[in-house]
Amino acid sequence: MTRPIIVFDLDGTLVDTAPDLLDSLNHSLAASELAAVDEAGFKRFVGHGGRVMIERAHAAQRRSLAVEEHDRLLKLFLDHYTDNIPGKSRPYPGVVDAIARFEKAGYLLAVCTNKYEANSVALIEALGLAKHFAAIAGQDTFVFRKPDPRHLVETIRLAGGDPHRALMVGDSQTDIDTAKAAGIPVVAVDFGYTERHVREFEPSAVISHFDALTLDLAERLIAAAGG
Ligand SMILES: O=C(O)COP(=O)(O)O
Ligand SMILES: [Mg+2]
Repeated sequence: MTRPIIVFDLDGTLVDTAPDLLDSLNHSLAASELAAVDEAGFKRFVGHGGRVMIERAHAAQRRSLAVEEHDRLLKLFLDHYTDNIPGKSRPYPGVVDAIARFEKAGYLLAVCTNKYEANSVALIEALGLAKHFAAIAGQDTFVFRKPDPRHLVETIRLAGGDPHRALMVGDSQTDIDTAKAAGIPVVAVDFGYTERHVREFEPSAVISHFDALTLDLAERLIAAAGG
């Protein structure tokens, strides 16, 4: 039988990237003379990658954004972010132990994120975690991205897994919607980047620490989904 797989979201789930994303966002917005975004704004704008984050920051300040300017600001954002990896970003408490636990139990592990693939790989490598993941798929790895369920399903295939024996772990409505649309159970962490509490999006389970992502929970959720 194919090994079961756990697919993790990256920003706000595996790694607390908020300080660095916010720094890079504000670095790019300053070039457009926009007011800096604070943490509350960040939670509203994050989730669909840098381009959308810049667009939402402009909309919130009622500023129009021409395509060329959008491209210019995205490049500033990405260059700043790339140059600073890993910056202050660190895995959340319990992540390293959870990875070890599931690896030991024979699970495949993968990452499905709306960050760009290059930045995702660079960050995960800089944190010394790359060897654990059979696949790292970003928003530009395929021609579709979360909440399109194919992003998740194709990440699982890329990792050599089976979508029928899979579990997603994420921090946002986007992750929960993606997993549900793919028919895959989803555990939501409640410490990530979301304006509304993840419970409202009705994930299969909610955890407040990675220690609560037990083998027993993963097995139960995968079995309940028919895997
Ligand atoms: O960077 C973003 O906007 C979202 O990234 P995530 O999908 O890893 O949460
Ligand atoms: Mg996230």
